[in-house]
Amino acid sequence: MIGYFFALLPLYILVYLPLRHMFFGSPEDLSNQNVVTYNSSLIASDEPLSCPAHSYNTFILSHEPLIIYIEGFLSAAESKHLLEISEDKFEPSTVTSGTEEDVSIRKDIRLSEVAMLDRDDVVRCIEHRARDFQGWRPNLHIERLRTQRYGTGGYYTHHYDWSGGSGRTQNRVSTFNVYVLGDCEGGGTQFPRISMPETGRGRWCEFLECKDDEEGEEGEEKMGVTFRPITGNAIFWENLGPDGNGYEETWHAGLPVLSGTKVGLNIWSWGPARRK
Ligand SMILES: O=C(O)CCC(=O)C(=O)O
Ligand SMILES: [Fe+2]
Repeated sequence: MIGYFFALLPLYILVYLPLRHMFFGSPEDLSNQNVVTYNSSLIASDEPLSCPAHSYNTFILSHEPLIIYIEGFLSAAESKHLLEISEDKFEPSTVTSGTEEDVSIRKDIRLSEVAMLDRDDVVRCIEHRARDFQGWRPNLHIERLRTQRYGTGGYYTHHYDWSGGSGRTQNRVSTFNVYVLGDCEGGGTQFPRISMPETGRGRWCEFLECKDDEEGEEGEEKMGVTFRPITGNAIFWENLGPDGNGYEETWHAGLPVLSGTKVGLNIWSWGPARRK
């Protein structure tokens, strides 16, 4: 009996232990199952991956709520790939009042098309990047990635990405609004309740709409920022404060595209509504 044990021990160590996750899922997978049941479009994206090195620059726009501008979040090849895999999947965008049953097309609120992306290696590496960016925050799950295309006249009126309602245990804790294609006039992403940074120095006027004719008094706070849709760049923001309440300052809109095409990529991370 003891002889069998020692004979099988190397098999256990060399074969079973390294491969056990293939059969039973990793501990992380198991802990995710609750979340997957809760909403079937939630996915974990922390499987081991070999992803190309990324090279983006980050600029903090606001600390509370945290808003970070990311230059070069996607490479040119990634943007091109996302456009290609989206092309035959676009469907009219819908809005929801919170429940999965109550989904409708409302062109007065949102005029665009959405494509749910298949999780190929490029997509999985983008999910992975989004998790890394957030410091491997525990219990964070990336919602299935989707692109959103606006033609001339397309828009998305002001809204929050988080859902209200008391007693929510899970919510969209953060958003990456990534510009996959910014081949358009107009179509900026506007946050009317965020104050404009000082633009006298630095690079903000490359990324934000800066109106020269609206120079305020020195030190006067100007409310509202509009991000220009620049291919490959992204805005990251946190939707919830530490107490789990949604930030009212994250109220935002995709302004009308005056001409051309804009394609965005939504990366929403779900997590516990309250941070411990
Ligand atoms: O297209 C934009 O600029 C904003 C998109 C957006 O807010 C959303 O899809 O939730
Ligand atoms: Fe949004």
